[in-house]
Amino acid sequence: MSILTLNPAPYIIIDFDSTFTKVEGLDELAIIALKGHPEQDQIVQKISDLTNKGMNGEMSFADGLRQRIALLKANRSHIESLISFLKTKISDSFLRNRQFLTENADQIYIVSSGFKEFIVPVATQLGILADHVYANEFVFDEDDNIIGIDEDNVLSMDGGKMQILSALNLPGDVYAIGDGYTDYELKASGLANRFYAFTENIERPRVMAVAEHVATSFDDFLYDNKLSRSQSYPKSRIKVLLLENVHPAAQKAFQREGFNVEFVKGALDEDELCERIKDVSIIGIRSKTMITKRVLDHANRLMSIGAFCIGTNQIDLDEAAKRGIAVFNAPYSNTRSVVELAVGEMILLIRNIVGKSNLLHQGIWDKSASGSFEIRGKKLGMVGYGSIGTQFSVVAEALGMEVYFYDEVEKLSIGNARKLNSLEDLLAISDVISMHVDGRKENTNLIGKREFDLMKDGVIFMNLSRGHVVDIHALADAVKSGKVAGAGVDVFPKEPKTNNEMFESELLGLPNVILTPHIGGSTEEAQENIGHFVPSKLLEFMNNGSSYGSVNFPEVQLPKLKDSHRLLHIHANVPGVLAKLNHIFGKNNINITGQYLKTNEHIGYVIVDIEKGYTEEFIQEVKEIEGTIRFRMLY
Ligand SMILES: NC(=O)C1=CN([C@@H]2O[C@H](COP(=O)(O)OP(=O)(O)OC[C@H]3O[C@@H](n4cnc5c(N)ncnc54)[C@H](O)[C@@H]3O)[C@@H](O)[C@H]2O)C=CC1
Ligand SMILES: O=C(O)C(=O)COP(=O)(O)O
Repeated sequence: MSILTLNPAPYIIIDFDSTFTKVEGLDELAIIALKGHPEQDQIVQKISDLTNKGMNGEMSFADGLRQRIALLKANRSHIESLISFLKTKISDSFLRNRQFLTENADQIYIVSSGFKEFIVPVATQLGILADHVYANEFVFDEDDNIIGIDEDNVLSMDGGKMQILSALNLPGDVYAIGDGYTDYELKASGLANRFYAFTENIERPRVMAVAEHVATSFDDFLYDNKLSRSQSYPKSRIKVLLLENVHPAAQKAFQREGFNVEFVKGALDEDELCERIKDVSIIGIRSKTMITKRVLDHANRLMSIGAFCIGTNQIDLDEAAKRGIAVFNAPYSNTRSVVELAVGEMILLIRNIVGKSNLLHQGIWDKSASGSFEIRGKKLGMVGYGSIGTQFSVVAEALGMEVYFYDEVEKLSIGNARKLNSLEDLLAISDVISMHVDGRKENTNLIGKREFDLMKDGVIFMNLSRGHVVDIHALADAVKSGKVAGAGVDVFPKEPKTNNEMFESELLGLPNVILTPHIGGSTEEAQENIGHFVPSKLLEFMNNGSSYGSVNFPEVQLPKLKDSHRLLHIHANVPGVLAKLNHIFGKNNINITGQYLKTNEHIGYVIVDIEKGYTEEFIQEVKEIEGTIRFRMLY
C-alpha cells in the first residue's frame, strides 16, 4: 500500500528579478533614481530594453549589465527606496509558500544577476538565508553614488550563474526556477537536473520554447514535485473566464488567490463559448451569455458558474447540476438600482416628460398640463412580488401610491400593498403596471395582445425584468393605438452582445417610450457589490467546498478546514451511494472528523473531513463508486 506522502525537497535555485519578485530590480531602481530627470522615460526604456535582451538571451548578459549600470544615476538612498518597494512586489506564490521556504531554507538558493544590496533584505523576509543569496554587488564612490559593479564577482560575467552552481557542488537533485535564458543555461549545462520556466510574472517565449518544464507559479512547481505547499492544487492551473465586463474587483479577487484569469468585455455566442470554455474551471457571466446544454457539453473542466447579476434564466441550471457544476448569483445586489430606475421612469412617463424634453431640444416650448399626472393616489400594479417587487412597493407607497401585486406564489404583503388573485384583476385595476417576474421559459409572452386589451386605456407600462416576458409587437401596437400612454422598457427579446452592435426594435421612435439598454442593474454601486459578492461565493466553493447560496446545488455551509483533509464527493442522487462510501471508509480504517450530506432532485453532495495518512488506493476506490459525478480533495 502506498501512503499518500510528500517528497523531500531537492536543491532549489531561484532567480530573483521577475521570478521571486514581480519586477526587474534595476529597472525599478532607474525609475526611482531618475525621478524628475527630463529624460527619465527614455533612459528607463533603454534600461528596460537592455534587461529584456539579456533575459531573452539576445545579447551578452555581461555587456548589457554594464550598459545598464552606466545609464543609472543612482545612489545608496535610492536603494533604500527600492528595497521598500520590492518588499511589496514579492510574487504572490512565493508569499503564499513562506512556510516551505523557511522549513527548507538549507536547500534553497537565490542565484541572480541582480544585486545583493537589494536582494538580501527582500529575500530574507521569506526565510531565505542571507548566505544562500548569490548576486552582484555595486561599487560606490565616497559620496555613495553607484559607479560600477564588483568586477571580481563571477555573476557580472557571462556564464556566471553556471560558475556559481558548479562551485556550490550540491550533493543531490538541483532544480532551477527562473524567467530568463541564463536560468535555462543551468539545465543546458547539466548543472541542474531540471529547469522550470517561471511564468507567473512574465512569459518569455524564447525561454519557454527551450524549457522542458513550465511553472505558472511556485505552487505549480511544488505540486509538480509533490512538495508541501499552501494550495492542494495550484490555482495558477485553474482557469477563470470572466465575460461581459464584470467589475474589476472580481478579476482582482481571483488574481489575488493566484488563479489564471481571462477577462472579456462583451458576451460570447454559443459557438464562441463552446470553443472558449474548454479547460475553464470557473466562468463568470452576466445576463447575456447563454450557458446551454451544448456549451456545458464542451465544458470539460467546469466546476462553477457565477452569474454576476440576479437572473439565472440564461443558464441551464439542471444540466449544470447533473454535471456537478454549482451556480451562484447575486440575488440582492442590484435590487435597489432597478427600483430607483423604475420609480424615475414611472414619474417621467406619467408626466409625458420624454416628448416634452425632445420637443424642447428642437426649440419648441410646449407648456401645458394636458396628459400630465401626479403618481400620488394612482394604482401601481406589480406583476411578480419578489425582491424587486417588494422593494418597489415600499418606495411607491412612500410616494403616495396604492400598490397592488400579483404573484403566482403565495406572498405576504409588505406595508399596505394589496394582493390580487389573478393577473387579469391586476391588469384591469392598475394605472401603472410594472413587470418584475423572473425569466423562466414559461413566462415567455406573459404579456401579449390579450393582456394589453385587458388594461385600462392610457395605462403606463414598464418592463425591467426580461425581454421575452412581453410580446414586443403587441406592446408597439398598444402604444400606437394609445392604449398604453407611456412605456419604459429596459430589456428586449434580442439584445446586442456588446456596445459595438446596433440595436433594432419595433419600439424605436414611438412617442413617450423610454428605452434603456438593459441598465436596470448597471450602477457603480451594484456592480461593485456584485464584483465582490459573487467571487466570494465561488471562492468559498472552490477553496472550502461550501455551496451556500447556490441556485442549483444542494446547499451546505461548511466550517473552515483545520488539520484535516476534506473529501468532496458529488454523485447522482441514486440510493446507496452513502452506504458505499461509508463501507470504503470502514474498510480503509479512515478516521472521520466531520461529515455532511445534502441532496436535491438531481445530485447528492457528500463532504467528509478525514485525518491525513490515507492511501492512493482509498482515493481510487472512492472515485470508482458507481454514480460518482465529480470528486475532489481539499487540504
Ligand atoms: N433590468 C435589469 O437590469 C434587471 C432585471 N432583473 C430581472 O428581474 C427579475 C426579478 O428579480 P427579483 O425580484 O430579484 O426576483 P425574485 O425571484 O425575487 O422575484 C420574482 C417573483 O416573480 C414571481 N413570478 C414568476 N413568474 C410569475 C408569473 N408568471 N406570474 C406571477 N408571478 C411570477 C415569483 O414567484 C417571484 O416572487 C430577475 O429575475 C431578473 O430577470 C433583475 C435585476 C436587474
Ligand atoms: O441582474 C439581472 O438579472 C439583470 O438583468 C442585470 O443584468 P446585467 O448584469 O446588467 O447583464
